[in-house]
Amino acid sequence: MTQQNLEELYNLVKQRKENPIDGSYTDYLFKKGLDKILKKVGEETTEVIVAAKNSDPAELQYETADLLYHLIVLLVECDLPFEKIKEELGSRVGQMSQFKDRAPIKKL
Ligand SMILES: N=c1c2ncn([C@@H]3O[C@H](COP(=O)(O)OP(=O)(O)OP(=O)(O)O)[C@@H](O)[C@H]3O)c2ncn1[C@@H]1O[C@H](COP(=O)(O)O)[C@@H](O)[C@H]1O
Repeated sequence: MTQQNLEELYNLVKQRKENPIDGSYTDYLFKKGLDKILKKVGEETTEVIVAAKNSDPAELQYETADLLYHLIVLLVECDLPFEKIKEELGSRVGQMSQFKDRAPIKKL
């Protein structure tokens, strides 16, 4: 089974922006512009949430792939290099999360 690497997908999407191919869905999104891409990210996010809520692993897998693809289109549209996301995640490796319980609400 072919597996797609997210950085390779980013590079492919970037190529589509630089060298548009007529009839490509990616090209269609770039032509429509930022508002359309943002709407798709919102729509796919909602679909991931519903898939998780329905405890449907196949739907969650499918919708997560859709969301990641549209997020990558957004990063390319915003000219944010994939390297920056890797750097951000990398800066967190080995760090202990800062998490504190909120103080309980007290009766006045
Ligand atoms: N990973 C994806 C990918 N995931 C989802 N999609 C498209 O995202 C769309 C999501 O479907 P929807 O039903 O939500 O949207 P729609 O009704 O088709 O269209 P709108 O709602 O946006 O008008 C579908 O058309 C899918 O084909 C993708 N399109 C492309 N890719 C990758 O991008 C590469 C380049 O693709 P081209 O777009 O053909 O250049 C491909 O080889 C793939 O690797």
